[in-house]
Formats: sequence, structure tokens, C-alpha cells
Amino acid sequence: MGIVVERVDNPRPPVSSEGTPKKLADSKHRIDPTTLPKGYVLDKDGKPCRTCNSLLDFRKAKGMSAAAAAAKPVATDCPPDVNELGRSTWTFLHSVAANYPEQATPAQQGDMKSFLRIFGKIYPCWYCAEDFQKWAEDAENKPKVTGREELGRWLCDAHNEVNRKLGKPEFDCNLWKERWRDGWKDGRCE
Ligand SMILES: Cc1cc2nc3c(=O)[nH]c(=O)nc-3n(C[C@H](O)[C@H](O)[C@H](O)COP(=O)(O)OP(=O)(O)OC[C@H]3O[C@@H](n4cnc5c(N)ncnc54)[C@H](O)[C@@H]3O)c2cc1C
Repeated sequence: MGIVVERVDNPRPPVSSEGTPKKLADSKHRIDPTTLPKGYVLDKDGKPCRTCNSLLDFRKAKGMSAAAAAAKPVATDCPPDVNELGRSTWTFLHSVAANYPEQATPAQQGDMKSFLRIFGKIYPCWYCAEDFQKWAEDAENKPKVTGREELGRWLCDAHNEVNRKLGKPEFDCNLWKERWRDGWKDGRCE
């Protein structure tokens, strides 16, 4: 379980460890969360978690002022923050759905269920993974894997669940295949 530095206006889930902000006096890294930006997420060892935070928060946690953090150029060959990791992962997941068989065999369906179960355990933003797992375990949200259309729509719903959590607009799931397989009807993807 990781730690979220307490903040009321943050869309991230509440801290799941007892008591927060938690002082990590025993940690090798001796991070005092009260010195971190509010809403900053630490990893399971209490270390700064790059894949759980925006680059801006990550920089602020390293002691940069908000202005300096925003002004510093973003290099393209660095480890991903929560947003870059998310964008790349959604691209991968929706592309998998877009190329899934129209009618999957029982073996393919089993593989897909296993993949999604393992994905929910290993996604490198721990609180994202926990929320995804919890959502996908609800009876009404169980992965739908019989074929491409069903999987694509299920993933679209899963993505919309995160969009809602982050206060982003929902995507129209009738358009998932245009976005991720066929390209838009106006031809701009040709
Ligand atoms: C499983 C998972 C859980 C996540 N949980 C969190 C979290 O708890 N907190 C957090 O800060 N970030 C989380 N993220 C990252 C977050 O979802 C975004 O990727 C990140 O905020 C960057 O957003 P973006 O606006 O660039 O677009 P993204 O949300 O990354 O979307 C990329 C593109 O996908 C398309 N799209 C958008 N919605 C849908 C949809 N419903 N169906 C199909 N296509 C769509 C759009 O064209 C969009 O430009 C999570 C990512 C994943 C993969």
C-alpha cells in the first residue's frame, strides 16, 4: 500500500494506510510527507513515485518552486509520469481490443481474462491499479471478452470510469472503433 499526502481538492483516492500524512521516520529515504506537495503520492516503500504523479508534482517534491517546475522544458526521453504512462497504456489497451478477433475462441477469451487480471496487479501506478481492479471486480463491470466489439466497448467504459474520476469529459463509446481501429470518417487519419 502506498501513501497519498492528504489533500481535499485532489481527485485521487483517500489514503489507505492508517493515519495521514504519515511520517516515514523509519524509511531509508526519510521523506517527511508534510514537506511534499499536497496530493503527492508515494510508492509502497515510501519513496517518491514518478509513475503515480504528474511531472509537475514530481519536480515540486524535489524542491522546485511551482514556477520553476512549470518553466523547465520537458525532455522526451525520461521515465514516464502518471499521464504519459496512462496515455501510452490506453493506446496499447485500445489497440489490443481493436485487433482482437471478432469472435474469440474460448482459449483467446481465457488469455484475455488472464491478461486483464494480471494487468490490474502490475500497472505501475499503484492507486490507479487498485481502482481499476476494484472497478473490474464489480459484477456489472467484469471484463467482456467474447469478441472485438464487446472488448472494445468494455475498455471504453473502463477508460470512461477513469475519465469521470479525473473530472474529464466522457468519450462516446459508439466511436471507439473509429478512434482506435478504422480512423475518423473525415479521412484525416489516411
Ligand atoms: C488503468 C488506468 C488507470 C488510470 N488511473 C488513473 C488515476 O487514478 N489517476 C490519474 O491521475 N491517472 C490515471 N490514469 C491515467 C489517465 O487515465 C490518463 O491517461 C492521463 O490523465 C492522461 O490523460 P489524457 O488526457 O492525455 O488522455 P487519456 O485519458 O490518456 O486518453 C488518450 C486518448 O484516448 C481517447 N479516449 C479518451 N477516453 C476514451 C475512452 N473512454 N475510450 C476510448 N478512447 C478514449 C482520447 O482520444 C484520448 O486523447 C490511468 C490510466 C490507466 C491506463
